[in-house]
Amino acid sequence: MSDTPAPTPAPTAPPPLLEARGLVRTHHGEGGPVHAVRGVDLTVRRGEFVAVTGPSGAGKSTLLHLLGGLQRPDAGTIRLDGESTDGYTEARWAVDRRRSIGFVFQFFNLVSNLTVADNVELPALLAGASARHARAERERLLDELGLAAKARSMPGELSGGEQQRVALARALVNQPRLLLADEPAGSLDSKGTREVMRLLARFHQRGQTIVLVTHDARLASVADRVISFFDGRVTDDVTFADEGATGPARVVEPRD
Ligand SMILES: Nc1ncnc2c1ncn2[C@@H]1O[C@H](COP(=O)(O)OP(=O)(O)OP(=O)(O)O)[C@@H](O)[C@H]1O
Repeated sequence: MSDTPAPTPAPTAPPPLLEARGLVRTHHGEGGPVHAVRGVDLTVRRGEFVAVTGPSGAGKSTLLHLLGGLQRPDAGTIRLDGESTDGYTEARWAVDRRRSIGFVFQFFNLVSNLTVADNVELPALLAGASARHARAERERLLDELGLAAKARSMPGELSGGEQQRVALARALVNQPRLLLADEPAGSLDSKGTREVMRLLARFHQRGQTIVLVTHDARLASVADRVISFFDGRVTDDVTFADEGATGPARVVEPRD
C-alpha cells in the first residue's frame, strides 16, 4: 500500500442554470409555416440578467416560451440546472413552471375575481406550500413591492403599474430559480416602465436570474447582458462586464 494521499478531486463547476442547444421552432399558421426560431444556442448562468431584444416578429416571445416550457421545440435541447428536459412530459414541465420558473407577461394575466393577496398566494398553494408559508411569502412580497395596502383589492381596481407589480409578486412567490419576463412594461406608461426597471434591477441585485424579452432598449439597459435577436437567430450577444463596459444603448440606473 502506498502512503501517497489520494489527490483531491478538482472542484467541478456547477452546470449553467439554463443551456439551450440548436433550438428550432416553426409555427404553422394559416399563412403557412413561420420559422420563428431557427437554431439558437444560449447559455444563462445563475444570477445573470439577460435581455433579448429585437424587432417585432423576430421570434423573441417564441424563444422565451421554449425556454419556459410553454411551447416545445421542433429540434434542439434545453437543460435546466444540467438536467435535460428532452423527456419531460407536460406534467413534468408544469411542475417546473410552478416551482422554479416565474413568468411575467405584458398583460399581467391576473385572475380577475381573486383579490391581490389571493393572486399572489395561489402559485405557492398550487406548488404545495402550507397556507402559513404561502401567506408569509405573500405578505413579504406585497410589502416589498409597496402593495400591502392593496392586498384586499381586486385586480380591476388597480392601475396598470400596480397590476404588473402584483404579477411580479406572483411570479416570485415560489422563489423561482429563473424569472422569464415578456415585454413586462409593454402596456405601461413611462412611470410604470421605470418602476418595472427598478424592480427587475433590485431582484437581480439580490441574485435572481432573469431573462427579459423586450423591444424597448431602455428597458433592456438594466440587464447585464443583451442578446440581439433577428429573424429567429441570435445576431449579437454583449455582456456588460463589471469592469464597466458600456454599450450604445446603456442606461444604467433608472431614475424618477
Ligand atoms: N401560434 C402561432 N402561430 C403562427 N405564427 C406564430 C405563432 N406565434 C408566433 N407566430 C409568428 O412567429 C413569428 C415570431 O413571433 P414572436 O411572437 O415570437 O416574435 P416577437 O419577436 O416576440 O414579436 P413581438 O415583439 O411583436 O411580440 C411572427 O411572425 C409571428 O407572427
